[in-house]
Amino acid sequence: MAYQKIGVVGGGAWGTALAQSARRAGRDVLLWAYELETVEEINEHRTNRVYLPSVTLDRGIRATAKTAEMATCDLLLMTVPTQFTRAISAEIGPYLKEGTPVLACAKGFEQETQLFLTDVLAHTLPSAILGVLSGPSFAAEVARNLPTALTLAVEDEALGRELAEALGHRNFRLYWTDDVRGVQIGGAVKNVLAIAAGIVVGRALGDSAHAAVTTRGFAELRRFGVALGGQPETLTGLSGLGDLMLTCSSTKSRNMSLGKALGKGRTLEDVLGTRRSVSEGVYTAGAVVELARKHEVEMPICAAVHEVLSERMSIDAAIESLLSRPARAEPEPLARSAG
Ligand SMILES: NC(=O)c1ccc[n+]([C@@H]2O[C@H](COP(=O)([O-])OP(=O)(O)OC[C@H]3O[C@@H](n4cnc5c(N)ncnc54)[C@H](O)[C@@H]3O)[C@@H](O)[C@H]2O)c1
Ligand SMILES: O=P(O)(O)OC[C@H](O)CO
Repeated sequence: MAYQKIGVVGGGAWGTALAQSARRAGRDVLLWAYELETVEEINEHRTNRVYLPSVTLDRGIRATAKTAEMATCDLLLMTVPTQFTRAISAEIGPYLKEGTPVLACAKGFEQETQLFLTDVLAHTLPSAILGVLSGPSFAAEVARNLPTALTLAVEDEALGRELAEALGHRNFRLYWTDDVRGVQIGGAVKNVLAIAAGIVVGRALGDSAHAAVTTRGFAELRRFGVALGGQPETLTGLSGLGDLMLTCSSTKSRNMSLGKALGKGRTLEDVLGTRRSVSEGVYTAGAVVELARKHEVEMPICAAVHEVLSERMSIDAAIESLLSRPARAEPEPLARSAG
């Protein structure tokens, strides 16, 4: 098998679940974790209690604290949260073999630069073949081997099929595409929209309001995605609409539950202070709003979330701003960016 040794970069919930899944696919797995205690716990006890509790890990998963060792792998899955991806991948870059496939598995845009993750990785891992793995998937469910379907994107479709075959198995179905940008757009924007959906739930605005914010949120995601070069079919696929549906509808989502807590009146600082896990929408909202401004795409829900997270607007004022927008026609043509 060409891609026998899989390197998982990141020992959070997602990296640990992907490591477990890769073992089910029959691959050898080396996992890099940031915290030395996570490395030791995985190697000695086969658990990762902080990030993925209640899961016994396969004996074939070996953990390491040395980033350079990851360059010995045939394929890398980058799972560290988006804002740490540049620093960690830069440590691996000098050692990586020419042409090693590297899949971005985190979701979001780099806060400072508004870059897509594959654009960040193009700087730090110039010798890699870059792609994306994204879609509706809770780590705890993947770790339990519950059926899940995701999208794997690389420009070369033949390689996409090979990688999907190397990582996929009965309960981890991978669909491939060449739309590397489109797949990243869904994963990044849905987290911001899930915060909005959570606020609706926390404020007890009702199921109809929840459906409205999810659907109008999807209209924003689609407009933004097309303006930034994604294919419309990708935006309605697993990595777009699919992940939006999952994340907006379940309190298992960190982003949705964070929005719910805000809606109930807790402060952002208070919610983040009680979590070690990442809620990517908090860090990506500003980049989405800035990219939308540059590309002249109107995204009122994402903008309202950003205002609330930045504490420039109260939740009540944000709700009022959305409800008082002028009525307009539906559906809207895809090419149009205003909305
Ligand atoms: N958890 C899921 O269900 C899931 C599913 C699909 C995609 N993702 C995406 O995967 C990415 C990682 O999420 P997660 O759930 O694995 O994370 P997590 O919330 O479980 O853990 C946080 C991670 O951040 C790491 N970390 C903390 N400080 C760091 C630093 N300074 N440098 C490097 N790493 C540091 C920790 O070691 C840990 O691995 C996110 O972009 C998330 O959106 C998560
Ligand atoms: O818990 P969340 O909100 O980070 O969502 C996890 C995954 O991205 C769902 O596909």
